[in-house]
Amino acid sequence: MVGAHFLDTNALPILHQDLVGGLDVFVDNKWHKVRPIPGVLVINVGGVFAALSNGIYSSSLHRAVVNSHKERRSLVFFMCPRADKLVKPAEELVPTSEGHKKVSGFHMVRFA
Ligand SMILES: O=C(O)CCC(=O)C(=O)O
Ligand SMILES: [Fe+2]
Repeated sequence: MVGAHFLDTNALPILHQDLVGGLDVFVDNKWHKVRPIPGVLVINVGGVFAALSNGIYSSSLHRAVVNSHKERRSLVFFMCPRADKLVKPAEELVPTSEGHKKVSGFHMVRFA
């Protein structure tokens, strides 16, 4: 059974999944299994990091798939800027020509 699809909004979510697995990531128009490796954490790119990098990195679509045989557990650590903080790309990553500016600043409250 396929659970929710996620495009994380925060910066760099840190995820630990158990050895049952079930985390998939959508790359090149296909779902790929993220194979669980003992002691290894998965770091996703969230919307805040994508914005800070001015779109050099983009948030990856991922999902959790569960099965009817074995319970699956995952633990995710999210870290978000305060709602009143302006999230915007580092100046040195913003092209000087306005026409090429990809990401404008936003407040986290936009995601609430
Ligand atoms: O359950 C999982 O492994 C994925 C959870 C996740 O990525 C999320 O909650 O944003
Ligand atoms: Fe996620």
